[in-house]
Amino acid sequence: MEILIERDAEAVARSAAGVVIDQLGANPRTVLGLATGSSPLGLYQELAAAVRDGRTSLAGCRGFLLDEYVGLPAGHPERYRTVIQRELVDQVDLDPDRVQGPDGLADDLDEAAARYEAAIREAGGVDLQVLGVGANGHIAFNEPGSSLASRTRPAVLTQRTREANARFFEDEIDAVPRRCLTQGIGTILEARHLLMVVAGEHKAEAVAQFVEGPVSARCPASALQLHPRVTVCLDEAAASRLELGDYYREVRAAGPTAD
Ligand SMILES: O=P(O)(O)OC[C@H]1O[C@](O)(CO)[C@@H](O)[C@@H]1O
Repeated sequence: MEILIERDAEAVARSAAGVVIDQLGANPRTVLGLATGSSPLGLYQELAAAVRDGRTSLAGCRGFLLDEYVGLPAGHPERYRTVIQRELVDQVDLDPDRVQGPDGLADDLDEAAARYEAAIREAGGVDLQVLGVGANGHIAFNEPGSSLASRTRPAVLTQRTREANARFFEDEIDAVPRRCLTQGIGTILEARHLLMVVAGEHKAEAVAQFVEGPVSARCPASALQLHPRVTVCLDEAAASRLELGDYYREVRAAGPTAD
């Protein structure tokens, strides 16, 4: 893993945007994997500024969401397809018809999950996957206990995740759906490059676990240790419980590494 420790959340957003912009420079037809939640918002704002300044373009890209709540009606402000439209697609030159997420309104959720996997495959797979991590170590909506080989499927949210996400639902826990469709951990690991963005002290334990802890279903994000190309952008607060923080700083100062 490449670990980039930045001063604060703004620097994390700039650093992560640099990774995306480099990828778009190398391949303007990049297939982007898009996370929602609060973690990538700064990154998306940086990308919007870069598009406005003519420093990058997402016009040739396709986008695939990581996950979706089950049952939120089309146009609901917290439906992830709506969130990504508002926070990214409307701010950049990405064609909305080239962005899709799992269908959380499908009658047959298993079939919708299989269809979504097929769509990602047909697009040639994800080139660069943006990720955030939950305080309990979840990636996408793969909660602790998820198989590290899991595929896109219907899943059940933990009480902890629903409580964390209640802030998006006017603090009404009962308004947060209990079920979701999520890319599996095995699906996510097929992306060619994973870009994890994390800020804040409340994520420090999850970061220590997924970067330095055992690879375990207890911490779904620890599966990233098995991937050959992962960039983790952290602020100082999120990095504060890493035992090897100084080493990661030394490695970065030494230049590009394959670790
Ligand atoms: O970024 P947040 O809002 O803390 O959420 C953590 C992660 O949980 C999810 O919201 C679950 O989809 C991710 O998209 C996100 O990165």
